[in-house]
Amino acid sequence: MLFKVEMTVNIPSSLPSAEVEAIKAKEKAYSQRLQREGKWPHIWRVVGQYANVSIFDVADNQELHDILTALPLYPWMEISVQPLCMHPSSIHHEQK
Ligand SMILES: O=C(O)CC1=CCC(=O)O1
Repeated sequence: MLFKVEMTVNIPSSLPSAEVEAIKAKEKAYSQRLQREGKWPHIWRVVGQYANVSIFDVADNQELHDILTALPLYPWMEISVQPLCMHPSSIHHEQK
């Protein structure tokens, strides 16, 4: 199942910078592992915002929920999720 996920990060200025850097490093490693596994095929920065738009390719709602709630930055994120399905004009799913 494909999902579009938008994540906006709001880290409070009260969090010590060393802690923030450690969390960001964990976030990067976690994200890159899921990208290599094919579960997180796209991640794009939203220009001018501390936000991303991502595509997830997972088995079901529960798997996406588990992935998102395990994000190291999850406590400081606003997340919106939209399920996707095939567009009838897509050339990537054409029947021959
Ligand atoms: O920087 C972000 O958009 C938050 C984030 C999600 C995965 C990652 O590596 O950073």
